[in-house]
Amino acid sequence: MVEARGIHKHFGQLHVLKGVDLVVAERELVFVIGPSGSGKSTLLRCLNRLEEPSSGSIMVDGIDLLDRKTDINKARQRIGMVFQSFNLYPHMTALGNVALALRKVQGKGKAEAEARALAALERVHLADRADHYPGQLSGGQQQRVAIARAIALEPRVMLFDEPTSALDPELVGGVLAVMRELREDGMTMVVVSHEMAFAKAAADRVVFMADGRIVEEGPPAQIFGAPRHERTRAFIGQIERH
Ligand SMILES: Nc1ncnc2c1ncn2[C@@H]1O[C@H](COP(=O)(O)OP(=O)(O)OP(=O)(O)O)[C@@H](O)[C@H]1O
Repeated sequence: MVEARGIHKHFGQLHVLKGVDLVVAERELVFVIGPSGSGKSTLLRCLNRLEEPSSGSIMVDGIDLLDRKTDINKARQRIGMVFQSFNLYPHMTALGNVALALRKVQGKGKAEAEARALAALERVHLADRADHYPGQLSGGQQQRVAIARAIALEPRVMLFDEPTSALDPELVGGVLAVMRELREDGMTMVVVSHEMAFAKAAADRVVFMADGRIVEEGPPAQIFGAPRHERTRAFIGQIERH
């Protein structure tokens, strides 16, 4: 579903990604971990070209994202993204926020957009809050609306960048539960997060990044239980102590 090869990214003098290869199979959940500043977010943002890689190649669902001939707005419809901040319009209801994406991005009429938006809100268990404004929802509920907005567009792959980092601890579980359901429904997912318990329980593969490179990747049992590289061991040891 995703095939990124030899990705380099420079921000001026700063060489942030130093030749990353990331291949994600259909229905796979890949979880990316690593120290702060190791390039996790930058890699994720390259996968839908929110950041332009300095070099390398990226195919998503058979589309060459870096080909000048590719209509990037159309390609992005296949790639849902959920950020740490929910970015909902405060003056629009939950339904309105989700329907807007369908109308603007896919040109759906009002009735169809709202029907699909409601179905997406049902998938995140918020159909009963469809007419609430973001300010009337908890952070966790707002994040689930943001997830509904992404899945309403029926993406082929979803990218999650620290989706629970802005939430109070008691609100994290609801968002992770929705992510698990998406995974069980067969969604292909790449997740950058510090929720290691979620990685252990739900990831097919864990990728450990340090200093702009993938140091080690494998099933959660290997990465958390028997890491092969010294840097992975040190990182896992550090987080397990916290
Ligand atoms: N737009 C930008 N301009 C300049 N430097 C940037 C930009 N975005 C990221 N960086 C730098 O690139 C490096 C990697 O950042 P990135 O956010 O990808 O790391 P990360 O592994 O996701 O970290 P964290 O876990 O703290 O979010 C950092 O040194 C960061 O300061």
